[in-house]
Amino acid sequence: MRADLEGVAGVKDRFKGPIIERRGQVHDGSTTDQRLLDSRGATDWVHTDPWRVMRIQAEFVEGFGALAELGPAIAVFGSARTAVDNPFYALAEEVGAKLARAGFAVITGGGPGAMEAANKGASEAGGASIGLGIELPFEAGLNAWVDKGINFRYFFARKTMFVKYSQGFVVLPGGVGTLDELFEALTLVQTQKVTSFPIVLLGSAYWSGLIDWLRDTVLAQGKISQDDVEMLQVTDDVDEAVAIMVAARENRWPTPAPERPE
Ligand SMILES: C/C(=C\CNc1ncnc2c1ncn2[C@@H]1O[C@H](COP(=O)(O)O)[C@@H](O)[C@H]1O)CO
Repeated sequence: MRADLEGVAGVKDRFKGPIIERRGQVHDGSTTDQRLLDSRGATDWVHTDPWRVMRIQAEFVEGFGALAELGPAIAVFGSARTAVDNPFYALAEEVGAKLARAGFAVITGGGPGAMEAANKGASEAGGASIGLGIELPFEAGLNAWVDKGINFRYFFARKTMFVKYSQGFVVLPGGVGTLDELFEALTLVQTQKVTSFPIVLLGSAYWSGLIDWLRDTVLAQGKISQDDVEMLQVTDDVDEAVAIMVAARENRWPTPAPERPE
């Protein structure tokens, strides 16, 4: 590639990518390509914010590309610490399987515990078992039952994927991570950023304290409305949880009526 060409009136046109320099503006005889390929030296720029912006964009591009054709999906959340012999492991497995049989892809955080159980249920039932993992300092990697996984660096990019590609959330007992996911969903429904988005809490004994506090303190002191409390549907019955998701799907995409009724 030529860095300079004879331009009009015998003046040298010097090209720097899309920039042309002439006369007193010419400072450097190299091309953009040369500067890219020849550049060496300090590497600290890879840790700067503009470069991070590129990586953040890349996470969105990768996520949207990987999940665009997923079809109807439900996110299942729950504790990373739920042990294999805990009854909630079996419940998460059952919910994964039944959601898959109802035609939903199952999306989890791709980690251990309740996430692994839901992925296992979905995968063994022949459904789409998706894991949206997160890079953590003590990361264990995606669980063995994730059939399609993406590992995110950034929580906020990962959270966008859960909401964009799920039609509802099933939430099993969990800690800070699960509560964060639950309250993010509640905020998005309350502010109508998402519509027709059921949130089911599985495990009434575990969740009753939270529901009572929301009703007796938060609602009683006017910080939320009755509608907000009613966004949360609590059950111990996996079939009921799945039925709520199926009903919301039918509400969202009713079976198309025949074009010309008989
Ligand atoms: C704690 C351990 C591993 C953590 N690994 C995780 N991998 C993927 N996603 C995770 C992980 N930990 C939390 N999450 C997300 O939060 C929810 C669970 O958090 P909780 O605090 O355990 O309730 C879960 O839904 C994930 O999306 C090693 O045991």
